[in-house]
Amino acid sequence: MQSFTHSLVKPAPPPSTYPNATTTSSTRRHHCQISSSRRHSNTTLVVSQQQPPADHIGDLNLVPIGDSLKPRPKPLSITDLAPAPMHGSNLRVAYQGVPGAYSEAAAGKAYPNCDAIPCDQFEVAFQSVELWIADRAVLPVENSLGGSIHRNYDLLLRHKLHIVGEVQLPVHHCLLALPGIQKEYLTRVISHPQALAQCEHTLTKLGLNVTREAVDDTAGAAEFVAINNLRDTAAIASARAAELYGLEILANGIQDDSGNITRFVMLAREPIVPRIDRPFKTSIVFAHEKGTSVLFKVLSAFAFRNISLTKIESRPHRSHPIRVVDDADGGTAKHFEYLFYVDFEASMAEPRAQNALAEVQEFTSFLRVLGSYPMDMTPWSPSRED
Ligand SMILES: O=C(O)C(=O)C[C@]1(C(=O)O)C=C[C@@H](O)C=C1
Repeated sequence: MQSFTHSLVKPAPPPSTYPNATTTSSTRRHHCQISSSRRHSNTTLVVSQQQPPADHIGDLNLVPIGDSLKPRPKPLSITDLAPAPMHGSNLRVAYQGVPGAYSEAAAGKAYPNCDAIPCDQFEVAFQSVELWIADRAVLPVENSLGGSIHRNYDLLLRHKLHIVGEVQLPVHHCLLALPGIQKEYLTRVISHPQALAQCEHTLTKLGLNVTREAVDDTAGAAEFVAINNLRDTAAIASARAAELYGLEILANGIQDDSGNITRFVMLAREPIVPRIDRPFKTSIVFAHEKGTSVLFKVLSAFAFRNISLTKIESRPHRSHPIRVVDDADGGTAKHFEYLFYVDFEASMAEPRAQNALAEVQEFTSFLRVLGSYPMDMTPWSPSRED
């Protein structure tokens, strides 16, 4: 996309925080100003956005969009991951995307007074917690329409962070364009691949003659349209992104299902102590070496103890992707090997969960508990805008 530079500025304004998430107003609840603070040295890493070079601006037929495009902090990238700052008073929560992304809203729901830190990749969000730049990372893992976000399952395994909570966020998509643009002018719609998938049928029903292109995050798509003054391109993103980047909402609630929900997990360096005084979920990942009957045995360890599974996901076992079985007469069978991710409804403080895992361990070649954490029990409200 466009190029940015970082600058160290001193002194810096304090980052603003999320208001309490219990506010029920239908207008935007989250007004998180993001910056990565280094309070111990009195300097703040402020990431400023420069104007894009003229050749990126297109036809230079600029639409006035006022203050909404004043310089904003840029997402952290790998090169920002220097030694950790001291703790501030607010929890620092890393998310992938730019302000206005649903992941930022999820950070605000999980930690109402947090300083949300935008990161340009999921990997950077993990690393920012590992390097003490952030205290938590918030990560989308599955959506009710688009399914699992596989990359994050792989990253959960590659990194040693612990799942300490989950939030389920209703995702209400809007079609955004520069002010004054009509749907008929559009030739392209850009967004995060999950958002494009979640709006697939509605986009067709709207009768738009557009190509669909994937970018890193929904709010980043809105920012890209605004910064580059793209008159032929719309973005799928939140109403908050429209507000932040000075875009107009051409269509509201364009997700294919009004109950569209994304589940996010919160990650920390240390696990939380599991409890039994409220509903808990536990996430595990395992591998086995002896074919599909083992999977049946593993799952029955939960069934016999009346433990419900809420999710099962398989991913390629990257270190042993293929198991070769030679049969002298019939040739060579090549079976794919998998890692299985399972979420179950029990706390690791419960003996039935401990016993189930002890049994699972007998059948598996690898087992890791990713976390045991409180379930998101917020009431179901599919029509709410976020
Ligand atoms: O792009 C964003 O706004 C995100 O927060 C990412 C993401 C995702 O990865 O699924 C989160 C929620 C929505 O399902 C669409 C996109």
